[in-house]
Amino acid sequence: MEPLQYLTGFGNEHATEAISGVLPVGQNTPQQVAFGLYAEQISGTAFTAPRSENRRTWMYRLRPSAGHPPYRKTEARRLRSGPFDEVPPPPNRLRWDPLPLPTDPTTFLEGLFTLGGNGSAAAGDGAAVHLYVANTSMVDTAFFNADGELLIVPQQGALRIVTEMGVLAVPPGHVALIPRGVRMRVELPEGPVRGYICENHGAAFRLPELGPIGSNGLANPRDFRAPVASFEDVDRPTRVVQKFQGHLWETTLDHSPFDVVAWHGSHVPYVYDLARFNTINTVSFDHPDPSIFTVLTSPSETPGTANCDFVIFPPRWMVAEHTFRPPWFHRNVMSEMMGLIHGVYDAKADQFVPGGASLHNCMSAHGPDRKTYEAAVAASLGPKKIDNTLAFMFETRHVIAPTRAALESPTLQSDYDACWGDLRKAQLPPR
Ligand SMILES: O=C(O)Cc1cc(O)ccc1O
Ligand SMILES: [Fe+2]
Repeated sequence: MEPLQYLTGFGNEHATEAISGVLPVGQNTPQQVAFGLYAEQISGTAFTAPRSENRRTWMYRLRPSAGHPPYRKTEARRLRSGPFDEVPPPPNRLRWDPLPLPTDPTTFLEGLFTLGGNGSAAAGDGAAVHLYVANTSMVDTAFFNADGELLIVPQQGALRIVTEMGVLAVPPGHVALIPRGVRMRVELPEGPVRGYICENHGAAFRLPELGPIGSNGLANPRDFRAPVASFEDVDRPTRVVQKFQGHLWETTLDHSPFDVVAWHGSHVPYVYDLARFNTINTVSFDHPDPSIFTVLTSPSETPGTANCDFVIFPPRWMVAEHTFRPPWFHRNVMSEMMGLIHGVYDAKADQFVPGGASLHNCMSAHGPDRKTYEAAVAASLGPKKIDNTLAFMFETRHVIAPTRAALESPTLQSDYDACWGDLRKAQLPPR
């Protein structure tokens, strides 16, 4: 992919212009903007949200977004939205193999498949988990999500994401965060793609507090990159598709909506290389809660209880002494949807494969599979690098209800429970 320029720093008040001198100085809406460009604000938070929460961007564009014909409802294919009540959510542990790559021409937008979710866009709460598979770039088509922001996690194949604010290169191992309402066009410069998406209806993702960790560590703000302004001066019919209250709607413009010549603000897309994550873990004993690996969090009104956390399991040294090192057996009030970008996850020796997914909902018992357990209790505990792997988890406070299609998918594994079968009973001394 071509090297792109970026602005750095999560949550910064960025400013960028593709033609110098376009950004107004000292004000947002001068009587006349340079070259007759239109000033337009996009608000990602209420006007009156506290400064620390407030996200908005001023764009200076060839035409205002308001000039469009009515939207007509269009087909959502395999995309679903809250409320997720198609089927009663089963309490069972679920695991899926990867979706096959499409054989017919399929764009990112057409290749969305909703695994499940909670809450709803209408309530401004919860999150949905989608998979995507695609083999064709979107052409003369733009998409935006009025229902929430999108955290995109490529598993196979690079994405080139054209947005109103500029272009992001997003290969596997990186994630993209596309704010609510921002138009995007997803191109596939290197062939077919597959990945995961967390659609967040709650408070926008931000970096977690660091508490006693201090002022550095985990995902550092400077490693988040926003695009520089770049625009298309294209007068060609362009479909604009939006997700609004769970449905897809489309209209046609007579021009490209990627016509923002300059912008400044904080409601901006980011790309983040997960290899930049500064992983912190025990250097003494015991396996910490996985919250130590939180990259981004969408908080709820309840302190410490996330609407959704994005957590990764990156390469790292394991040095814990006299400790069962893999993830422990547990039951969790929070619900856990996991994916694997590459390699092997340290709790699952078999059948959790890159591009696959697992779901361990509220209070469902899970943990290392039998093979992992037996190897870990027998292992000699020198320093050991867990390498060549990258798994992640979307962890949310509400149950993730699978869609009917997810439960009926041929990719759903029928024998997942068996990985915890035959765990040997503990042997008590004779009494
Ligand atoms: O269930 C899982 O595999 C995710 C997970 C990982 C970990 O290291 C500790 C707890 C946990 O839920
Ligand atoms: Fe877990």
